Amino acid sequence: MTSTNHSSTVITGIGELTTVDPDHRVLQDAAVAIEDGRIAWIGPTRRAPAADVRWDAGGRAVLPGWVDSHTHLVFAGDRGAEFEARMAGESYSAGGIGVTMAATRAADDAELARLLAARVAEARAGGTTFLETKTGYGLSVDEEVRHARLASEAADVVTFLGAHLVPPGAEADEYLDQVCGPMLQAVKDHVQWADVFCERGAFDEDASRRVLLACREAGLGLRVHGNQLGPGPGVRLAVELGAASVDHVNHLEDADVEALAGSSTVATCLPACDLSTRQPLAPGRRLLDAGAEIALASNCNPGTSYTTAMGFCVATAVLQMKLSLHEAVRAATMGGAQALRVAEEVGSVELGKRADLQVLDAPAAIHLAYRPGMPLTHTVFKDGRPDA
Ligand SMILES: N=CN[C@@H](CCC(=O)O)C(=O)O
Ligand SMILES: [Zn+2]
Repeated sequence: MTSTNHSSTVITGIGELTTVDPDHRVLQDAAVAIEDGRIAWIGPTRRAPAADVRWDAGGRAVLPGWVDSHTHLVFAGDRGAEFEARMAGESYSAGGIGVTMAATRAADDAELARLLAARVAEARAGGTTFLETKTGYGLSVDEEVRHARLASEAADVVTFLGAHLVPPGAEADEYLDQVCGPMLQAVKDHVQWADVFCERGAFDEDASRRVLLACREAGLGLRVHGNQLGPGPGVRLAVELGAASVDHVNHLEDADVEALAGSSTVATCLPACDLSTRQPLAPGRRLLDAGAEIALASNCNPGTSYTTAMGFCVATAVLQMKLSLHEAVRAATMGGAQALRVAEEVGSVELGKRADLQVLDAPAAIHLAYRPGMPLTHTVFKDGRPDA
């Protein structure tokens, strides 16, 4: 009989447990009891309660599952040649989105669903237990609604990104009317969030504001792609409109950092994307020092960041963004949960929260950065059940 039939489990022999308790951030030789998919007890192994299933972690480290708050998983096709050209000196531009739009429109529902499921499974195998994904490669009413529907069957939360690019051949004002009108009405029941790519070559400040206000009016929460390729209005706009997050944040002026620090808008750093586009790494250290909340996410997409590896993002944040291991893990768990406004449910090992956990094949979480690139995920628990 497998543990999936049981309603209580206790994980014992945890070599190092990462919690959010400010006084006991890391517990040694710990145990976690789970009832009906939620964390019911945390303490030393020697006091572990009885349960239907006793699962021995064998001295391994346990931490919350990653909360990946920024991905673009609804796509077909491959842009390896574009990436190779970039590594040879070409610069990234928003225009590549049109290439993926064409490939994705050409894929039928079954193919897109298969690709999505494979990407979600890949993320899960790397320790991700809660995942956002976006539309944004459809860029017509019918395609955006199709992508939103497929995304909602695969991801935990979905973001409408009709304002990703004015599709090739379309007229900007007409497209904007469509995004804010029929497209929004058609997708809104499949999504919880709306986003806009506020950047030169995509949508300017006025267009971005218009999209965000229309989406807010339709009942969606807001997020923004901002300050990725150069300084710009994205961060300011996100803060002004009370967006839950502004993502990329590579090119920040002091006023942007101050605005974020005094707000509830989470600054989401995407280090895998920064490396793949040869942008300066987002200033995670500076943002934390200023008092801003940050998240780390994969930004998995075929153009700028073709990876779901949150462990790699955490390692990069430690090795190159100068975050401590604890800060990086927090950003990739609680930070993501705050960016998606689901921190009451997921993002930390806390009583009452969902038992979404990852067991590392390592005695301590620092191995994520100490052994970068190694496949350290041993077992992932989702809602208290271990993946097979
Ligand atoms: N920057 C905007 N959108 C994606 C990239 C999209 C693409 O190039 O396909 C991103 O987050 O990096
Ligand atoms: Zn993105």
